[in-house]
Amino acid sequence: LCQTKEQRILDFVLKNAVRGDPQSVIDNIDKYCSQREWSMNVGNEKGIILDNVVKESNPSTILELGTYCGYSAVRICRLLKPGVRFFTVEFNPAYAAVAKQIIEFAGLIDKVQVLEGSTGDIIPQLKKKYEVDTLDFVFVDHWKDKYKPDTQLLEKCNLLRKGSVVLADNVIVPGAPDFLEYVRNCGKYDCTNFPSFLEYMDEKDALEKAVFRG
Ligand SMILES: Cc1cc(C(=O)N2CCN(C)CC2)sc1-c1cc(O)c2nc[nH]c(=O)c2c1
Ligand SMILES: [Mg+2]
Repeated sequence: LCQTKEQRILDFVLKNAVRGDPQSVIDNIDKYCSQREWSMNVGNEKGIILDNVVKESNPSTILELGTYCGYSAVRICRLLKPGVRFFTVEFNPAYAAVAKQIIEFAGLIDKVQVLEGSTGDIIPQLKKKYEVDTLDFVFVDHWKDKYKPDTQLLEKCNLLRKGSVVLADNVIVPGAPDFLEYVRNCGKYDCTNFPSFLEYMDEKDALEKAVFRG
């Protein structure tokens, strides 16, 4: 009955991972996607870099653009202290449905709010509707053409403060050249590139960290 790849990933996690154990959820998604069906989770190589950037930022309010199956939501939230708030935006309702179940199985649903809709609509609602002051950490992993406009929207909505970390996946593959050019040259960010590999492949990819100067 699992008609979609995302449902098959969920099924594999429910069968093989340990309820309430985020690491086993991460390990089983990686196992399925490296052995059976490739899918666009950030993966373990880039995931370790993500872990390290999250640990050093020690964020309290986090926004993720692009939930997909919830792999990076589980990856990030497993590192967070109690009481932090994690918002993740997913445009595709089928992906959001799978992600909620995977996040719940990992035991992290109390920290996470999965917001269904487009980032262009949801970002302007974060202050008033979701009582966000500013964001400590933003993981950008939705659609390459939205990276730059959504970063500019975060600025416009005053959601970034001095030291806010914007970490973007896939700046090589599929690539976000206009985003890279913007954050590296607009004068508002201190940027660092982290070379790595495309999830489950030998192809080169990278993460870009852009720290808002305020
Ligand atoms: C869909 C896709 C295909 C890729 C590729 O080069 N491939 C060659 C090799 N074959 C096997 C796999 C596919 S890379 C990629 C991708 C990867 C992410 O991490 C993404 N993150 C967020 N949003 C995206 O749209 C997103 C797309
Ligand atoms: Mg990605």
